[in-house]
Amino acid sequence: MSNPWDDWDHVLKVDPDKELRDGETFEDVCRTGTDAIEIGGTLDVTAEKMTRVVDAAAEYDVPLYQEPSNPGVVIDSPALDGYLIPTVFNAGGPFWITGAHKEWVRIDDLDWSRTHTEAYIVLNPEASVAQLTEANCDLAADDVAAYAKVAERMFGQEIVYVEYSGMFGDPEKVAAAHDALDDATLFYGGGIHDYESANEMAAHSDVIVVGDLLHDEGVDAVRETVKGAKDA
Ligand SMILES: CC(C)=CCC/C(C)=C/CC/C(C)=C/CC/C(C)=C/COP(=O)(O)OP(=O)(O)O
Ligand SMILES: O=P(O)(O)OC[C@@H](O)CO
Ligand SMILES: [Mg+2]
Repeated sequence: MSNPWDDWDHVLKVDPDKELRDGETFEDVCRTGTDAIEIGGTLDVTAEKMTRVVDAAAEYDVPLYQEPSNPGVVIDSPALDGYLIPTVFNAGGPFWITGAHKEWVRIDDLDWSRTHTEAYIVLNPEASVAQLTEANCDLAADDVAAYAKVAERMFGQEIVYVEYSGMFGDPEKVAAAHDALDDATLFYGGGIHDYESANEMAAHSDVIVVGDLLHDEGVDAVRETVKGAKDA
């Protein structure tokens, strides 16, 4: 079965808790050339902030996915192409692997046809996501490769996400995850800030995810990372 992300090279992650650069609009964001927009962040996200971003991006062509950090921020909007639900394979306990998911399924009526999971391997211990989930980030390349294989082969994950949020990762570990996968799509995110860094990580993964750059530097910088991803 084919999935939309099979054709993606670049995803732009918009954090609803962060501002765009002065003078930039969601129209500009949607016209960066990115293949899809993921809306989410670890800290201080609310359903209201999510709704604001989804509504602002709704009228443009780019696919929109919500990436909720907990069940309370999930919103129901026809503008969303779907939900990308993290599960953190190297979390310190079960809550961020299956516990939050169990609560969500218990309290909500899910639209399963638009709900997909992302098997996160979190590797920057300074990132909010690592601290929140108490992730064990002390992993060698062969550990990362093994988690990727477990995700794909034992848990049927279609997306494996090597997450270095806030720092540029170790290309050797990203490549190890990539080599370990046969069919699953490898997302890489963290510290991509220009053409070169995008081009380098795009060579070791299937899809690169760019986050803070949008909020810190703006849409022109993001456009360079799209070029870097497409050229790889
Ligand atoms: C079951 C449901 C609906 C949700 C649970 C989903 C899980 C397991 C979330 C845990 C991991 C998490 C918080 C993912 C959010 C996406 C993410 C990693 C965003 C990037 O966050 P950072 O860049 O670290 O955070 P800030 O920018 O907010 O500091
Ligand atoms: O913000 P950056 O460091 O670009 O990271 C992107 C994304 O992987 C965060 O979840
Ligand atoms: Mg962030």
